[in-house]
Amino acid sequence: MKKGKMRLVVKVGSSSLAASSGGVDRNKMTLLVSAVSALREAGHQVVLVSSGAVASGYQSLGYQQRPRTLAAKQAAAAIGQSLLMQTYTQMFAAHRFSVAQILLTRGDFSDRERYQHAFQTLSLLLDKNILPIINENDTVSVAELTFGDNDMLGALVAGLIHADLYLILTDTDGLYDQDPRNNPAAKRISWLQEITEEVEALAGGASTLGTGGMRSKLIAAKTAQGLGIPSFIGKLNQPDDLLGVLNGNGNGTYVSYRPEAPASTGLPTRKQWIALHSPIRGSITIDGGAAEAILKKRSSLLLAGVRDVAGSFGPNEVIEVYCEGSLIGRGVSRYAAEELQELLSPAAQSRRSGTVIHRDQWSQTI
Ligand SMILES: Nc1ncnc2c1ncn2[C@@H]1O[C@H](COP(=O)(O)OP(=O)(O)O)[C@@H](O)[C@H]1O
Ligand SMILES: N[C@@H](CCC(=O)OP(=O)(O)O)C(=O)O
Repeated sequence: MKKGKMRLVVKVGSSSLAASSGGVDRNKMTLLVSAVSALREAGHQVVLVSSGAVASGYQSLGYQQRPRTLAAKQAAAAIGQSLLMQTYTQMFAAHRFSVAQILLTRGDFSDRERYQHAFQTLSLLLDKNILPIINENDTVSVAELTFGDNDMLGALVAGLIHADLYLILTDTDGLYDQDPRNNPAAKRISWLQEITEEVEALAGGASTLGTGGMRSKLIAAKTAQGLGIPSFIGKLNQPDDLLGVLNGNGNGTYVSYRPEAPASTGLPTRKQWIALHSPIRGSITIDGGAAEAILKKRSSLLLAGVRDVAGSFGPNEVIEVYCEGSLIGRGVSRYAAEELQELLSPAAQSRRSGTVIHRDQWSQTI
């Protein structure tokens, strides 16, 4: 990519795509497509994470409002997703851009191989100047295995492709100190260095079309920050608004974004997978000295600091690491649970040396 050109993930919520009575809203989509095209025309790489499948599809199933049952939502998404893609394909073609559809499930992230394939596909599409449009594969996702909402899916995609900025577009121009839908006196917070529990407590629920509300956007922005990526939460009004966002003039809330600062490369993909996606097979508890060594001095975890082992895991599987009852991170264990148990026994005191988790295979809690 050329100097000064950014890699961006733009997530757009149902409320910014669908009509309030359901179905695709062509005016809203025209604005979004023009704004994304302006970014592309300025030389930036963009991945679009688009919600709106359920909201665009439920009307065709005969529902008056967003359905509640899983089966109805999945059927609505099957209809709405193709309507959305049809509209995107047509509208982006007017700007001479081709699009590609990628539907993901949580399982695609937790399976290391599928995760790598998703990365390769996205990279190739971006190299070829195609605009990837991602949504959750709603028709096959079951409640326990979803991303929660697309705000989180967008954050994980931003991590995967090492984006420079994650833009979350919604129907509200950022985070307010109270839900602005119910409180006309609410004041906007334009900049956040950190998303603390107090900040999270300011956010309320979703609009009638959306799912997670402002809270899920904050949680997603916090995850993105943990992956080394700043965020912006705001509303689109004009086609050149997104270019303004990159310059720091966006109408919304920024999370740790500094336009003048060089883009960080973010957390390495391997560490992201360990921290957020890997299946967990067991856990160990370590003492305070070991916790300090791995968290502050960035050392590897040595056998001498391990106090307890739980679960049944093999060598090279990911385990959780606790200290004084708190989860401090996850890492790939060089030993199986049984071997560790044996090494912790009093009879093995003399053999208690060696590395349990190498620092390159360790990720602290995000
Ligand atoms: N403190 C707050 N600041 C801003 N918006 C808030 C706040 N609390 C709740 N909201 C609500 O969050 C909604 C946006 O979330 P959601 O409906 O999930 O949007 P989307 O469909 O774009 O993902 C807004 O309509 C707004 O009313
Ligand atoms: N995958 C779902 C989106 C769920 C979701 O997170 O919606 P939103 O809160 O509008 O971003 C759909 O396309 O309808």
